[in-house]
Amino acid sequence: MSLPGLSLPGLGLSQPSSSHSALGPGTSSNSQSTRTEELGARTEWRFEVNFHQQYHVRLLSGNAEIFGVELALNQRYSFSGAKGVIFTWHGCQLELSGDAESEYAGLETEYAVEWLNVHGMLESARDLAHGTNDGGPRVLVVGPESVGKSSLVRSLAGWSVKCGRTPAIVNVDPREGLLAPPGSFTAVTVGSQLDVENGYGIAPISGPTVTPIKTPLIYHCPYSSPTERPDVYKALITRTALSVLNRMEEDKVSKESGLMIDTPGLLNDPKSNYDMIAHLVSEFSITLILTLGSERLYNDLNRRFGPKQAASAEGEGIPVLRVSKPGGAVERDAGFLKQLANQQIRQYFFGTSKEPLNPHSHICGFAELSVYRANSATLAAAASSYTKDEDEDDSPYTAPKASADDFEKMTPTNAMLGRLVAIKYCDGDSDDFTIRDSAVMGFLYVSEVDEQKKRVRFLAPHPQRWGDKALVWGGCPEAVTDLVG
Ligand SMILES: Nc1ncnc2c1ncn2[C@@H]1O[C@H](COP(=O)(O)OP(=O)(O)OP(=O)(O)O)[C@@H](O)[C@H]1O
Repeated sequence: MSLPGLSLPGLGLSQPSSSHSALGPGTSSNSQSTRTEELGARTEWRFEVNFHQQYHVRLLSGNAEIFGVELALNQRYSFSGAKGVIFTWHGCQLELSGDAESEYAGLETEYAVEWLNVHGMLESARDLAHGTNDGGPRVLVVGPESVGKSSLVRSLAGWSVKCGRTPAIVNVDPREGLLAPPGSFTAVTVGSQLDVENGYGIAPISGPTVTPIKTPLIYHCPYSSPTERPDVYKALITRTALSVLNRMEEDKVSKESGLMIDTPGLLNDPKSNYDMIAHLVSEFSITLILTLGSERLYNDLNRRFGPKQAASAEGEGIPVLRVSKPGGAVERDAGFLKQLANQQIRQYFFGTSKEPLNPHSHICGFAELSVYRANSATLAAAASSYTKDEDEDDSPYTAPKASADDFEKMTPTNAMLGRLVAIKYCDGDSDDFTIRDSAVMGFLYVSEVDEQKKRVRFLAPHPQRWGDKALVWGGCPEAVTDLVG
């Protein structure tokens, strides 16, 4: 079974606006007019742009960056559906136009210096790893929701690429895709600068792009929360870790650059004794834990994994650091996250205005398809499929066998309308275990189901068919009703 290779990406984000220093937080810009903004050293321009607005930024002088990615002089960047920040270390002048819900200059930016220090520390660890077989830092970033975890990972990735590194970035938050639609775990090696406007950009899995090639390794996680099916979530972490670490063994430069894992806020769960975090630590052989936004989380993890534990049965212990949350990090409500998911799905098939893609329509008879529905479960049911004693907490984890009802083979129905379906790298008659652990070849969108004529119309990124592969769908992402007219 071949897997898509890990490769290199890009990154990006948002934008702000206007004339003289601070408009107050919450101030919205409404103008089509162009305005300029002078920012002093170590100042940031924060902005929130909804999905119906367009906001444009041009760097007129000085230098500025968005999450570790430098803006080019005189290049116009456009943003829609973004909450973001432009940071300048030495001061800059920005030209802003378009609309934003809010925009203002933020002066409390000590966090950025701290983040840069973390980057320096990771660089030292990479230098130390040079010429040894130890590999570079393997960093786990954890914290509650909306505290800046993804922003930290992006910034560290952006800065390390500038230093010529090629770290692997792993996303285990299925609500937010990274180079893939939501409902995915992704791993990608970042070897070229990230994309300012489109985050990590569009994966070639969805079509050709003009930005540098990024070939992510994708696993399908059709559950929006790790608590929905913790057994499956853990098995997917195990599978992803195996693939990523094996792949890094084949590439010395990448191994030396290390990896960074972005996690969902729901892993911050003292009630489970941070069970899922412990699983990630053990599967990825984590060497550094960065916590944001919760003192308790820092203390709990430091007590459990920190170096003082070295004297006990925990080996040498793992440094746990508390990193500042950026003052500007904002909560994204359910409505915003839903629109973000829709935007990611739309981009997967149609690209962006700068990199448009042409999806293809496929009509398939029911008999040609092997469709599986990933079954959900209540917490209680999931817990009964995976239990362990407290003493077992740090024992090596063995992926639980997929249960017979993890994936239910089904005849296509109208319930699939508007859903994404993952094409797995496994045959249509594979067992549950193989279906669960197989990587994703690509995604299809179900645009029509004709139960009478027994056929389904799919939207696909590529013209060629997928043969007799297992097609899997589940609760995440939610149906998108307006992708095609
Ligand atoms: N300094 C900042 N100024 C303004 N906005 C920011 C800043 N830092 C981060 N943000 C924005 O705040 C939002 C939340 O940040 P981010 O996604 O990094 O948090 P997270 O902890 O990864 O969230 P989640 O738990 O939902 O995955 C994002 O939209 C991000 O662009």
